[in-house]
Formats: sequence, C-alpha cells, structure tokens
Amino acid sequence: MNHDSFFETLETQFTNQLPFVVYSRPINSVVKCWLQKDDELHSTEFFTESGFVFAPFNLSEKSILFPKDKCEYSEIRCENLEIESVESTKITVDEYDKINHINLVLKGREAINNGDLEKVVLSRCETKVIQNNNPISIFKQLYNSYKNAMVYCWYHPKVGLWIGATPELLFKTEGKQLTTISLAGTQPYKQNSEPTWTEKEFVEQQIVTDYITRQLKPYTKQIEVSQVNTVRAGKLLHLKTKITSIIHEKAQLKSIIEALHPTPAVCGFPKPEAKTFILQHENYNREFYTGFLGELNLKISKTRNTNRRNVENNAYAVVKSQSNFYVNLRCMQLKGSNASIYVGGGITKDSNPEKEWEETVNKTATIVNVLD
Ligand SMILES: C=C(O[C@H]1C=CC=C(C(=O)O)[C@@H]1O)C(=O)O
Repeated sequence: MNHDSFFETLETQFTNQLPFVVYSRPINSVVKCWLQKDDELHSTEFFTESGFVFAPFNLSEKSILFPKDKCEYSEIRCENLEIESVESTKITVDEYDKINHINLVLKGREAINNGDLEKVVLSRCETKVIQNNNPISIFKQLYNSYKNAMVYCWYHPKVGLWIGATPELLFKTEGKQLTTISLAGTQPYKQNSEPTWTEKEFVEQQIVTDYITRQLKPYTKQIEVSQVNTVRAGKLLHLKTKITSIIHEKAQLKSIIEALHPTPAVCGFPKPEAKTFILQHENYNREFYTGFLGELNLKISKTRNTNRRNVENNAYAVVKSQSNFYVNLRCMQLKGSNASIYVGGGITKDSNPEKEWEETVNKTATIVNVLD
C-alpha cells in the first residue's frame, strides 16, 4: 500500500465514524493501522484475545479492544510523513489552573508528610480551542516530531478520540521474555549541557524501580535491573532504568498487568492509598490518560538458523506471542475543536509546588507544539 492510499483509507474510516488506531512504536519507522469493520464496542477482561487494547487508568472500568479478527490491518514504512508545517500554538498559562494545581500539590505533600503515602502522581487537564482539528494531520505532525515515542491516534465513535506521543513502555513480552522500564523524574532538555539531577528525582524514580521489581517477582524469574540513565523525550529529560525478566510458565498476562498497572510513575506508592488520593482529590476523571495501549497477543514468526554454514537448509521459524503496552502519557482527547491535554508529575516530600506546576506546563509542550 502506498502512503497516500494508507492515509486516504484512514480518513474515510474516520469520516464513516468507524473505529481505528494508527500508531508507530519507538524508533522503527513503521506506521501501522487497524481499522475495525463495524462500530461495535468490544472490551477485554482477561487479556487473552488478540488485537489492540486501549485501557483506562482505573482498571475497574472497561479496557477497549479492537479484536484482530474484526479488523483490517495495514502498514507503511517511512521516515517522515508529508505534511504542511504548523505555526505551533503558544503555551499559555491560566492563573486559575495554576492556583488549583499548586493547591493539589500542597494537599499531596501534606498527605505524604502525615505518613499516609510516600509518593503520589498528581495531574490536571487543560482544554484549548484549536484551528486544525484533523486527527490524522495531528498524528503526522507528532510522528515527524517524536521518533523515540509511541505515537498514536485512536478513535472509537462510542468512546472518543485520543492522540499522544508517549515515552513510557508499561511492558512488552515476546514469548517468555518480559521487558519493562522505570521512568520518572523530569527536567527540560537543554542543548550542550549535562543534566544534573537532585535527590528528589532519584528518590521518585527509585520508588518506581523498586515497585516494578517487587511486583514482578511472583510472576517472573531472572530479573535484571540496569543502571539509571538519562533519556530524552522531546524537550524533556527523564531518568530511566531497564528491567528484564523471564515469565513463569503458568503466569497469566492479566496478573502481570494488574501487578504493574498503574505503576508509581503515574499513580504513586503505596498503590491503593495513592489511587484513593487521586480519585478523591484530582477533581476530574483521567479516563484513558495514564491508562495503557498497544498490541495484545500477536503472533510473530521469527526465522532462526541452526547452522551458519548451511543457512537455507537449516532455517526454521519460531512462532511467538508478542504484546507491547505503552502508558498513555503526553496525550490529549479531541472533541470537535477542543483539545484536552493531560499532564501530571510525581509528588514526594521534597516537591516544590511552583516547580511541579512548571513541570506540567513543560509537559503540555509535547502536544501543544504540534497544534495549530
Ligand atoms: C505523569 C506523567 O509523567 C510521568 C512519567 C515520567 C516522568 C514523570 C515525573 O517526572 O513526574 C511522571 O512520573 C505525565 O507526563 O503526565
């Protein structure tokens, strides 16, 4: 399929109000799309089906599924998508939003100082009116701008339209191999300057690493944890640790999802207390922000050679099941010309409320920079 017909088919699907997802995983230059043939709303409870999943922050609400057998799938390969460049929307600061967020952070810090919890991720939603509300063209802008993110546009007429460019892998599995990351701590990216991180960011990121390794123990073995590195996500830097392990024979995907999601990178620690705090105090519904999305139980065939000297005769294919889920961050929901952008940050006892506010403003830039 050529690029034009790939995107024309997507536009037609959207005009016909039929569900679709178009996305590209980090650093692979492949843009994939799934088009559901009708507008039925499917969900998954046990994560045993094959398809594309779009799950909310609160797993007691429905995780939406585009079942593989109800979809048409296509993909194209390209470095950059042709698109008119946009005059990016300015980042504006609403004083009312600022006061509200600072008050929320103060409440979170107070709960931490009272010993109720160690970390809580607090967020807000900011709505902007935009000129160009064509989701496919916003997707193309994001794709051209963020090569090391999972960039997506997801639509279901009975649920809504979400667009994002997330730097965070929840986890991926290939056969029995599981890979995940611990991502937290934020500062603006500055060209030609080495970042310096403070104790606050190291602590908030370590809470995520410790949580993930602890939660993986009942379901996996041979857990390996990398050193902490700095990674770039658009105009931001984060602290990242890579964690790999081997899934136990009898472990179910659903159990691993429930063990990890939501991690302290988007919820807090301890999880139940942090989640209760968020649901009580954030004053809005996160819906799919800080939920997760991605490919569920897809069969991939990999060719292996048993003998290097006689490649053709000894090549055999191994079929493995693969899933990969990304945390829905740096995202927005589009309702007509209203773009609602979702942003948050990890609060610890050392949080400075003004700085936490600025961090959320910087995070909005990922999306705002591609809006017209
Ligand atoms: C909750 C968000 O980011 C998370 C991921 C990376 C760094 C984060 C932080 O520094 O607070 C957050 O844990 C968001 O972007 O809305």
